[in-house]
This record gives sequence, structure tokens and C-alpha cells, in this order.
Amino acid sequence: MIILLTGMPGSGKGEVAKAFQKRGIPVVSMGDAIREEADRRGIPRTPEGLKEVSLKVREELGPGAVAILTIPKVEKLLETEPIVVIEGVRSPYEVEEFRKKFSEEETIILAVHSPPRMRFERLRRRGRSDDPKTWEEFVDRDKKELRFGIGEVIALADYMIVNDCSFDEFQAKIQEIVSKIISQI
Ligand SMILES: Nc1ncnc2c1ncn2[C@@H]1O[C@H](COP(=O)(O)OP(=O)(O)OP(=O)(O)O)[C@@H](O)[C@H]1O
Repeated sequence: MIILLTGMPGSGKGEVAKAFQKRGIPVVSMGDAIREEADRRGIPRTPEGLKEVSLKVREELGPGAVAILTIPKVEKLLETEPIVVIEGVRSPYEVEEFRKKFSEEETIILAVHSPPRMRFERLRRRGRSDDPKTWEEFVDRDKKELRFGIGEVIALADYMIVNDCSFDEFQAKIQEIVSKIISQI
């Protein structure tokens, strides 16, 4: 089984991914695939650098490019693992690439949703090198994601976690969904 984990920046995907990992389920990050590609090309891991890389690979490999970069890792894991989580799916073309490549596997979409103001505050607090520092930067990043078609992926989710609550409540919601999904196989 493949779980495609999606959600806008700062929605809480990373926390969901950690919960799967704690249960022994491997997680492959599409964001890492872009960051690693930036390193390979000698482009810095800044918001501008990562934007440049994501646009370049899409020019070269098509709109499902980041999925294509991620597929070898997933393929390897599926040799031994019954479930693999793929974090950071951003476009319906990427979903298509995974479904095409892994047509034998059940593929489900799990989306995390949070109000924009909460996402902005959380990202500011997180302070990763590519996290937005101003509201304008945050809105720009959102627009970039939406242009890739992430809204469509979220709309077609099989499961949805709404993260508009305390950290503990969010953790409880995560555990509930993770158990439900795992119990299916
Ligand atoms: N309900 C919550 N209460 C408090 N902090 C939260 C909550 N949900 C997430 N966070 C924190 O907010 C930050 C952003 O969450 P996370 O890293 O999971 O987002 P993400 O969706 O993976 O973002 P990105 O796509 O940008 O990587 C993290 O530091 C996380 O621990």
C-alpha cells in the first residue's frame, strides 16, 4: 500500500509522517528529493533556489517530475515493506505518476488541512531555511503550491485530518487515522 501524504505548507504533514515512522512505516519525502536535486545541481536550499529547481525539473521531466525523482526510493522500500508513505505530493500529475508506476499497489491520499494564519505562525516558529519570514512570502509560497494543482489532490483525498487544534489534540487525531489505515491491510 502507498499512502500519499499531502497538505499546504505548515499544515502538519511532518507530524503525520513522524507518527507513521514511529509505527515502523517508512516515509519518503518529496521535499527531500527536491533538496537533494538542488545539492546535485549546486543550487542553494533557499526559497528561490528550491523554486528554481522544482520548476527546472518539471521543464525537463514534465509536471510529474518530483514523483519521478522519488520513485526509485519507493520502489526499493516496497521490496520489503507492506506500506510506504510518500510525503509532500503537490500535484495530480504526481499522483498519476505514482499510480501508473505502482499500479498493483493500493494508493490512497491522506490530506492535512490547517487555517492559513495557523500555518504561517507555525512555519515562522519552525524557522527552517526555506520557511517564509513574512506574510507576503508565505502567500507567495501558497500560490506556487496551488499553481502546481495541490488543491485538486486535497479535494480528492481519501482521508482528511483537520489540524486547527492543540498539538495534543492533533496527535490524537493522527493516531486515530493511522490506526484506521493500518488496520485495512
Ligand atoms: N496543532 C499544532 N500545534 C502546534 N504546533 C504544530 C501543530 N501542528 C504542527 N505544528 C508544528 O508546526 C510546524 C509545521 O508543521 P509540519 O512541519 O508538520 O508541517 P508540514 O506540513 O510538514 O510543512 P512543510 O510542507 O512546509 O514541510 C512544526 O514545527 C510542527 O511541529
